Amino acid sequence: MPCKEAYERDARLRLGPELEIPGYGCADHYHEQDTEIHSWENLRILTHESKQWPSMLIVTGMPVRHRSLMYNCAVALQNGKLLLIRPKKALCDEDVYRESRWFVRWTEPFVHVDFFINPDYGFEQESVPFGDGILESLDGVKIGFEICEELWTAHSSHIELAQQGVDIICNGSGSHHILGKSNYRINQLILGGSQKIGGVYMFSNHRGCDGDQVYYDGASSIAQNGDLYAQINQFDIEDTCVATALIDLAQNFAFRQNKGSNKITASNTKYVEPIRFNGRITGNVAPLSEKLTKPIDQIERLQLTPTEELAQGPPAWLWHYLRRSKMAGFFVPLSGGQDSSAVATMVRIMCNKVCEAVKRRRETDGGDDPAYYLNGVRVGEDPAELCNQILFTCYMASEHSSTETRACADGLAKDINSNHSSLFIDTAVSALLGIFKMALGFMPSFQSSDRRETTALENIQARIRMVLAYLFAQLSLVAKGKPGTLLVLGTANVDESLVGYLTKYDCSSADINPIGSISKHDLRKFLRHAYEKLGITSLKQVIDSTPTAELRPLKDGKVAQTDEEEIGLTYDELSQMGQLRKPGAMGPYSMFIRLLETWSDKYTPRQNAGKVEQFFWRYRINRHKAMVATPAYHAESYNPDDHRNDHRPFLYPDMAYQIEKIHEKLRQLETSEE
Ligand SMILES: Nc1ncnc2c1ncn2[C@@H]1O[C@H](COP(=O)(O)OP(=O)(O)OC[C@H]2O[C@@H]([n+]3cccc(C(=O)O)c3)[C@H](O)[C@@H]2O)[C@@H](O)[C@H]1O
Ligand SMILES: Nc1ncnc2c1ncn2[C@@H]1O[C@H](COP(=O)(O)OP(=O)(O)OP(=O)(O)O)[C@@H](O)[C@H]1O
Ligand SMILES: NC(=O)CC[C@H](N)C(=O)O
Repeated sequence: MPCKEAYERDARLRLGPELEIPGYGCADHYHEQDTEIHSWENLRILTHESKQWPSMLIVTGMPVRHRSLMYNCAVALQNGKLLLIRPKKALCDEDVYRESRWFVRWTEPFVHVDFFINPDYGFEQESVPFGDGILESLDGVKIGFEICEELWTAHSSHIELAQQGVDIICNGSGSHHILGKSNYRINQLILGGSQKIGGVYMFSNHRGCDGDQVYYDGASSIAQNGDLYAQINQFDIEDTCVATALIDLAQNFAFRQNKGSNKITASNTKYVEPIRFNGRITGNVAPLSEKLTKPIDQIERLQLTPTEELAQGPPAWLWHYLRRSKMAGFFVPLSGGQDSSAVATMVRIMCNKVCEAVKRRRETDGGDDPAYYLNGVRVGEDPAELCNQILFTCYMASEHSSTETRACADGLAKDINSNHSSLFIDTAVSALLGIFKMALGFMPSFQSSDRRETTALENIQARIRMVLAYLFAQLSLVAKGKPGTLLVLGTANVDESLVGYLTKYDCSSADINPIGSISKHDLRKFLRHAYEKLGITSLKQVIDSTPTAELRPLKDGKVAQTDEEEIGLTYDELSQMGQLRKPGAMGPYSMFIRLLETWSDKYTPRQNAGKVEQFFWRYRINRHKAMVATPAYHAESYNPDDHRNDHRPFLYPDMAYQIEKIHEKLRQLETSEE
């Protein structure tokens, strides 16, 4: 908690993120009293320490129990004293959020009560105001609170706060990364909101991987009257970062004075008596020589496109996860296809990011950060060297592999400087089939017309690769006489997980997966970005290749199997249908109706019906695979991951009723056409 750094920069108000003390991602640990007790213990330490920074108001966050109900609270304190505990008024339950599972919301606007602090925690005061309230300093600066989701709801707290003349609104957040979300958060919500109401808006967000599948993408900011004064980079790797701005509060009044309509509404609202505290926010804060912070004119500069976010978010998550797991690196089964190539490329970008951060820090303030270390060793500044140290890739050829994919894998491994090897899996496949034949006296064949035989022959190759991947992850470093083991990275993209176009427990089963919620469509954009902007030239042939599983015999030396042909849908179609299913919330019938319009220039109604049936048939029979999907970086609400995000049954006997409804509609359409 970098309070000291904020104080040394002359901050008079220091804001931290939502549930800062225990960490936002404690999840069901919020059911445990230990989380609450340890939060109070740490709050007491902070309150005691705050005497070293007497002029600074500190706002942090933790769970607090009142009337036997647990609240998610902001806590304001200064110079050894708690000033207010402000519970959250709107809980977030969308997407992967489950706040109402642990907390209740505070329902009484601008009402607060006396909260008696358990004396065992050792605070110097007996009680503290608990509830919705506004703080006011000796110099008349009003400070209000809006906790994360309260900013996102239609009836945001900042509206009433502004009507009460609040000068500074503090928003401590736990807001995770979804492609494009940060853009909306800063431009529409923070800047848009402050443009409407005037005043200073402080937004502090967590950053990094908090131990689950989401990545909190920081971007903490300070805004005033619709202008941005400070913003922390979205995907920097350091654990913490402090941003400060010296702001002229008189501009709040100037701005609001010109908003006639707001003044009339505000004058009609009942006055709320603030909670006064013995401290100042303005005054001789800074030496007179210090200049006011200037607004950042080109906000776009700090805003990334979704593709740029893809090139930053998963690599940052991978680094955070790696160093927190205390593993020594990653193993990627590299087929030379677009998915595993994207994953290997992300690891290399991660190395670039880490080495750049280490270098930048040396060249600027020479400071240090836990993020510059892996297992106690400080990382160097050469990304190629780091990549060679921590990334192991392997091309696992079978008799059905083509020279093209091998060339892609070799080329990429060379470009990114991974520790690359190649092997043949055919002897292992034959050995297993031999054991099977000995037991049952029968050998499956690719020539058979029984699909079970050909599928089994495909699956065995895919699963052997998974077994080998784990063997390599365990022993690659032993073979080199180095310590540690590797994490196996999964490479299944969201589209194939959605329709189960993968072998269960093959290389789709891994330790973690950086691309599991990303569509092939977006991955291709990412690969193009990495090729064009980062100069990984070998990606050109990967981008130009046709996705194929290469599990069936080659025909005249050429691949006889392509993903899109086998699935019966293109990856772009899959991506569109996936979006309609979720977040579009469409079942088969609604999707059919929608596609009649969307794809009217491309397919007849009958063809559209066929596409929808195909999609839901594959989804239905393979949904069980989503139950065991490798934990993946959650970057899209379209993600079918059943663990946290997409709660559905995994056994669907059929969808006969829905399909019949589609046919009924089709008959109507075709009859009316005739
Ligand atoms: N309702 C249900 N609930 C729980 N489990 C269920 C289940 N139905 C089947 N299962 C289980 O799932 C198994 C079937 O799943 P699975 O073993 O995956 O086999 P399956 O889905 O039959 O075959 C995998 C398919 O993915 C294709 N593919 C495409 C691209 C790449 C790769 C690749 O591997 O690289 C594969 C491959 O061509 C094949 O069509 C059954 O043997 C059964 O054990
Ligand atoms: N020849 C191979 N060598 C190494 N790994 C392989 C090979 N074939 C498949 N794999 C691994 O199995 C995963 C799933 O294989 P699949 O054929 O389904 O490819 P995919 O999901 O389309 O991915 P990719 O685009 O990387 O080929 C691959 O992403 C890769 O990690
Ligand atoms: N922690 C929260 O309240 C999250 C709120 C918001 N919906 C977000 O995604 O950022």
